[in-house]
Amino acid sequence: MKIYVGSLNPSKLTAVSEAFPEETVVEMDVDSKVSSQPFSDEETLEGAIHRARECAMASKADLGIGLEGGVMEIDDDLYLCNWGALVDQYENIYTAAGARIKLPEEVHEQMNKGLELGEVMEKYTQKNNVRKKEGAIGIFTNGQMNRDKMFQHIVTLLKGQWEYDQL
Ligand SMILES: O=P(O)(O)OP(=O)(O)OP(=O)(O)OC[C@H]1O[C@@H](n2cnc3c(O)ncnc32)[C@H](O)[C@@H]1O
Ligand SMILES: [Mg+2]
Repeated sequence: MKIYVGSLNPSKLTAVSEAFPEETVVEMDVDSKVSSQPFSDEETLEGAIHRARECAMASKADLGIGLEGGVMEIDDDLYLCNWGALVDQYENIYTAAGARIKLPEEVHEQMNKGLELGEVMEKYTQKNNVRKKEGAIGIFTNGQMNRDKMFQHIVTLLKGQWEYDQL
């Protein structure tokens, strides 16, 4: 069995490889069919499912995984949100969400102007490719967490739910 992942982002691929150390992980450039910056739980989840479905369709004998990063508002605050989906050979869909942290008001303001989180983080930190490395979660937790580990947690939740149904 192979695991197809709907992204070329190294932090997502590392996360899947670490959660499925015994399997071959294959990257696939797929369309999330949502905006490049999802702005709600619903839209972020939908992006993850679209990615996973497209991967699963490409190879009928294998599993497809989609991981999507987004933000969502609660009252006046903006939170980081992340969703994952796994689609199996029988088109069963498993879903799981990751950690949430509140983003600084300055980030919220920039994003309300239409910037993507990835762009805001580069401006904010003066670092390149934050989204492919530690991510916003890494920056705002002082490196106690990072994007790989956060996605790995989501993938482990997906894998476990799928395994449970195989028993
Ligand atoms: O190549 P893909 O798989 O699309 O990877 P991505 O980094 O663009 O990630 P997402 O599409 O899942 O995330 C949607 C947007 O949110 C940004 N984003 C999400 N989480 C982030 C994080 O932790 N740090 C920096 N940017 C993040 C990302 O740059 C995108 O603009
Ligand atoms: Mg993207």
